[in-house]
Amino acid sequence: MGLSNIDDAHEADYLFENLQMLVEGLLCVPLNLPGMTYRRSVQAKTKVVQLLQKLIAKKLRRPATEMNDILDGLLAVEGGTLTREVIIDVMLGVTFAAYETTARVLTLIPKFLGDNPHVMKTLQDEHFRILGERACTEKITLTWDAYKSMTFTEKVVKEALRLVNPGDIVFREAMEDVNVDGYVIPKGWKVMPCFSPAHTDPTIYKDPLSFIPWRWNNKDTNNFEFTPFGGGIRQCAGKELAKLELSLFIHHLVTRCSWEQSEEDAMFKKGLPIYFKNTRRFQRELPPTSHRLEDQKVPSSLSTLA
Ligand code: HEM
Repeated sequence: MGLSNIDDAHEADYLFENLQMLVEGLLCVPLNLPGMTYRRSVQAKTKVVQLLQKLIAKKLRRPATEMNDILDGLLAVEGGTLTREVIIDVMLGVTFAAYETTARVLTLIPKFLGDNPHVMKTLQDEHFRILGERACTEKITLTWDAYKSMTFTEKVVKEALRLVNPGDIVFREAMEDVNVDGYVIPKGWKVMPCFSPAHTDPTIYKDPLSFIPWRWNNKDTNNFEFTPFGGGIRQCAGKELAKLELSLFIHHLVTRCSWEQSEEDAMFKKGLPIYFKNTRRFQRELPPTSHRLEDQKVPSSLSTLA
């Protein structure tokens, strides 16, 4: 079930453009003056809200027979505390929270798999086993049990989340004085925990910039060393959906596609809106490319990694 089925490609583009603008305004100088990012972001939010209102009006004109998306679900229970204003607010919040997070991991998974053929091979073994002999002749519908049996895929998803960190920061307020390694965060202070340093800490993850799904064999994740979806009562409400989407994407990718990297170096945006192409010095460090296949005597030895 999607957030809200938008059939019209122009509306989808319009929503995407304005969401991008809205997000840019979240980390900028909050000056609502002409030409400032913040002002454009506020204007973009108004446009997104207007589009949601238009979608709602369109949906209400149709007979309410099917539940196609989250917006349908919210409209079906409208009334009481769930006012139209609240529905739009929830849609805005969920759209923002789901925006680019899953997509960013999906984008980098082909890179990780292309660089690590032994991971690709192990994934293909798992997914062709799930498809079984019917794979060549029948269209297979994946079941919940099939999803639950994707044990290696689960580790690939964790490893991708560890390295991509699409939701890297969260915001909290100290409810009391908190002592962190001798530094006191006074009650009432706002804090912004950032996860990627923990996710690439060599004392926790050996060879942290390498893509090694086997490191998750028997690894305890019931702690704050791995928090791609945040933590506590405000942790990501869509985390199970995101993991499902990522696993299904991997399933179709490894059973239907083959690919190779077309350029030696990728392009990455760094801080300012400037792109550096083919310039190693400015590139963001990614896990090393191509472990050669003949070097991959991995699974058993890697299972001992932290
Ligand atoms: C790989 C994909 C995703 C990642 C890494 C991710 C990560 C996060 C993080 C770090 C937070 C903040 C948690 C905190 O404050 O402790 C969050 C919040 C949230 N996410 Fe996600 N998210 C993903 C996908 C999604 C999807 C697909 C949805 C919904 C369809 C979603 C809905 C939400 C919502 C509603 C919140 C706010 C929860 C609250 O404040 O109570 N997320 N997410």
